[in-house]
Amino acid sequence: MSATTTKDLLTIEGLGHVYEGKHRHEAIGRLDFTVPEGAFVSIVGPSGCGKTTMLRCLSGLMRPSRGRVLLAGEPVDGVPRDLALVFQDYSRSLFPWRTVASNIAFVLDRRTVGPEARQERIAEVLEAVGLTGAADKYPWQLSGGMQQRVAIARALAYRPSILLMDEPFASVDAQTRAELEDLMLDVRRRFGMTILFVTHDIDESVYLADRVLVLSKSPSTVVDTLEVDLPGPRDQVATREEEAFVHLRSTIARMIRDQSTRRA
Ligand SMILES: Nc1ncnc2c1ncn2[C@@H]1O[C@H](COP(=O)(O)OP(=O)(O)OP(=O)(O)O)[C@@H](O)[C@H]1O
Repeated sequence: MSATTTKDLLTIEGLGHVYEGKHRHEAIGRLDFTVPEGAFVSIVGPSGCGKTTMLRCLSGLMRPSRGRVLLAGEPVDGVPRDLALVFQDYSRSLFPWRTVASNIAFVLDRRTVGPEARQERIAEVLEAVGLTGAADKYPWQLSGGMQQRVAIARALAYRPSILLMDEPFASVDAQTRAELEDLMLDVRRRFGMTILFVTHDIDESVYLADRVLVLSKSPSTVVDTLEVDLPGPRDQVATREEEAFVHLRSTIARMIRDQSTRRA
């Protein structure tokens, strides 16, 4: 990622959000940051600091109380066509009565993707997530990790320019999580999209990203933006032993601890 040659795909300007009502709560104070095209940016912060609220605003699912979000220079007002979301809860994001192929086909626009192209696209994304052969299975016949692979395949199928992921691997076991992390690195290399990845796991945030954004406690602001300069390709064992990795991980952990213990 180079600041001189890469243009920003996402621009967040003065974003703030207050949940109104009986239990009025200012979730986001003020966020200003940009995401370069093709970057992998992780977002971490103390529990309840407004990460999901921020993703809802960035994806156009929710209108922020203040500020604006620009995707490729256009204000986000409603969910943009070339934006995909992957959530933690894969079991609720897939239709249990549809096969894997049908879950993926569902998001493809029939006007622009004809039947033949649809089959090719489904085969391509299933191969990309290591699920060739699972097209006719139902989600409930698959493990949790495999279901999350289907959710990722579905997101890839309509070729988004940006993928927003909200703690996508929080509900799977450690080994599956490591496999899914490596899958994301692979998918990113192959499809070249921009990825914004919210996680509670500091190691994961560093392992995957070019850049880690650390948020303060709620109402959140950006505490710091750390560039991740690690030799590639990343490796689950060797990368985590790198001095730069260990240093970044403790710097971020300290920042989050300081935020969590900070008085309101
Ligand atoms: N619909 C809502 N109405 C009122 N308050 C809300 C609503 N949704 C979230 N909040 C509050 O806003 C704050 C931020 O919530 P959000 O889920 O965005 O944080 P988060 O950083 O994603 O949380 P976590 O670390 O638990 O994943 C929390 O205090 C939460 O209770």
